[in-house]
Amino acid sequence: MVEGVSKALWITVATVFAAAAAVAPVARGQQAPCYFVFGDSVFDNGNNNALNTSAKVNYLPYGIDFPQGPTGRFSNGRNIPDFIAELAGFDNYIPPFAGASRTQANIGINYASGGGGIREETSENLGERISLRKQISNHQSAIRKAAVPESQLRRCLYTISIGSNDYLNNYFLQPPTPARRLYTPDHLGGGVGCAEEVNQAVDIFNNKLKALVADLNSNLSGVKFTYVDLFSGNAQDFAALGITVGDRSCCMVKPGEELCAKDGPVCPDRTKYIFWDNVHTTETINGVIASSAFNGDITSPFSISQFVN
Ligand SMILES: CCCC(=O)Oc1ccc([N+](=O)[O-])cc1
Repeated sequence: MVEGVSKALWITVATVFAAAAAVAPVARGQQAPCYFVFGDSVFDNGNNNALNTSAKVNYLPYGIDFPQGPTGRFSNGRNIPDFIAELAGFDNYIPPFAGASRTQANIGINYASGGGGIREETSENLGERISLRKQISNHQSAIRKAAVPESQLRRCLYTISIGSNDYLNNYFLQPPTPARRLYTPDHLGGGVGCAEEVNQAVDIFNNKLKALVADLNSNLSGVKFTYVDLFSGNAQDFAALGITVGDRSCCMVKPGEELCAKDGPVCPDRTKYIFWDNVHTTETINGVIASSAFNGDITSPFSISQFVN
């Protein structure tokens, strides 16, 4: 636990963390009094299910390895916040804001939304989504209605993973005509390999974000931030874990699309794959990322474990 501190952030294009310690009674084994999650589809666990959007995955094969089946998680199984909640000793996964009880704000709520961005207009092309601004406003109303004490909120863990859509579904968006969409795959890798042009642009953002995290840590008291680098894994490390396929998705994605085809085929051994669909990772990788963030292998300057007991 970092002395006198409470928060962490996580950013993936943009992934930042702000974190916590124990205040008042916390459940046995639970290392922070509460855990709040903000972000896009990488962290979404069902908030988009009731929205009018194409960024919705409450169908198979999503959730094929999750005990409850498809829940709205953009993976075959658990997502990164699920693993963080497990590692921090929470008895249950943090539920989505959509449908969460009022009292749940005392323990944690997940506000993330597939397609969500930092900019309001991001992912207009996908339909309804919950922007970061709206997620924060949902959080403010949830904690107000539940009257969660500020002394407790100061010691919670907060994770934010957002920014990818501001590139993918905004800055780099192709004119959304059907003909132009057909050429998108060649331009951006076609779901096979990496989209170098996007990665280079995102690098600029991430480097500035790292600097911002350092700046916030130096200039804000009572809160600590850490940067989680989702892209620091390398092929050799993954191969040592038996994760050997990094250049294609596990599920079948139709040409010009990014998500798995409904009821489409999947690779037989999901544990060998990095990518579940064309933009989201498998449960196996989500677990590796969460553990590496928890133990500090991919974070700077703090590990998540330093934010919790
Ligand atoms: C890593 C990107 C985060 C995110 O929300 O990605 C999405 C990209 C595309 C779709 N979609 O096509 O519906 C949804 C989410």
